[in-house]
Amino acid sequence: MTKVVHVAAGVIHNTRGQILIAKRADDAHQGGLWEFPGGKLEAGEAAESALIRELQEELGITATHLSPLIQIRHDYPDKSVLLDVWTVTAFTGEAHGREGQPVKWVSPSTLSDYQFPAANTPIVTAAQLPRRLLITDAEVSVELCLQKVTEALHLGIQLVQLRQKDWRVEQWAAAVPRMAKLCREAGARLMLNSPPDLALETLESGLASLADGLHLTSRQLGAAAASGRVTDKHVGWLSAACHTDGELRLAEQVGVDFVTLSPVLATGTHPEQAPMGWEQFEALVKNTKIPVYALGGMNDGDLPESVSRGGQGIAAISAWWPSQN
Ligand SMILES: Nc1nc2c([nH]c(=O)n2[C@@H]2O[C@H](COP(=O)(O)OP(=O)(O)OP(=O)(O)O)[C@@H](O)[C@H]2O)c(=O)[nH]1
Ligand SMILES: [Mg+2]
Repeated sequence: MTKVVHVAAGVIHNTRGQILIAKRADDAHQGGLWEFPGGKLEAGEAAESALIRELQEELGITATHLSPLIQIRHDYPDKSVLLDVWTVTAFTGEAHGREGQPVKWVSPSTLSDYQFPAANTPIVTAAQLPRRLLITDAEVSVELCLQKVTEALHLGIQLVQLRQKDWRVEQWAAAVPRMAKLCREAGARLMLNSPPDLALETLESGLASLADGLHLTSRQLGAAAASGRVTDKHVGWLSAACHTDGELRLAEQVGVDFVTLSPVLATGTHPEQAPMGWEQFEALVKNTKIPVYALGGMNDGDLPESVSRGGQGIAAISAWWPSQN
């Protein structure tokens, strides 16, 4: 059996909203590429302690606030790694390349301009994604929906999935440009769930090109996988709704950037589905490389649980959808 090298790496944020990347030495494994600083665990060492030690050695900083972001198991031709990636939101000291390596603070949206090792693709996505994903409530008018999303953006929501199953074409066409503008101005991203002009064969939608990407229902995911189409970049991000390990495999096959996994807990919106619970959520997350939002019965209080189980965070409708009054 191949030995898997366990590596701890940090997506380090500064107070200006930037992320630190470092360049790997030319003669190192995956040399000359950019990386998230970190290194191999020593015998008996926990990932979090290893990361704190590596960041001290490589950058001269002491990480003081860390939370798990994503775990990626990747096989290079010459070696297998388990990348245990953490978000570092607070540290002391001034980060500098203590081993002579170039280091750079960059804005999250420009991360895709840098060349990283192949294993890093989902890490870059995870680094750009927030912890909370708002899904809009289906039964509202365009105006009410815009108003509620505005309120949610004020609450700090940074990712919105527009899911208006009952809207007509005209309503979609009227809402999307305005919603996209609202989100852009708040620094948030907008995903469209089943826009009326979606062409499943090509995974394209003119409306989605006004937004940041497209969200596939599990049925659409199945159809996209069956058509044998693998995205190599249609319109921004591609996300999908998954409920089983099989659907997570389909999402990987299609090249989906992130998923929701549901129902984790019991939820009033889908009372007929039995919740999988946190243990099953954790097991399914462990078996995929894609960032996963827990969905179903989620409230802000569930966020730490999702993160500790390996999730990207939580997705919800009602939690950040102030009730009508
Ligand atoms: N630190 C880090 N390593 C990564 C990333 N992506 C990735 O594939 N790796 C791989 O994970 C392994 C980590 O190695 P490392 O070179 O940082 O380990 P280290 O700091 O302990 O170095 P050393 O071997 O010089 O003591 C390498 O094989 C590297 O190619 C990443 O973003 N950050
Ligand atoms: Mg290192």
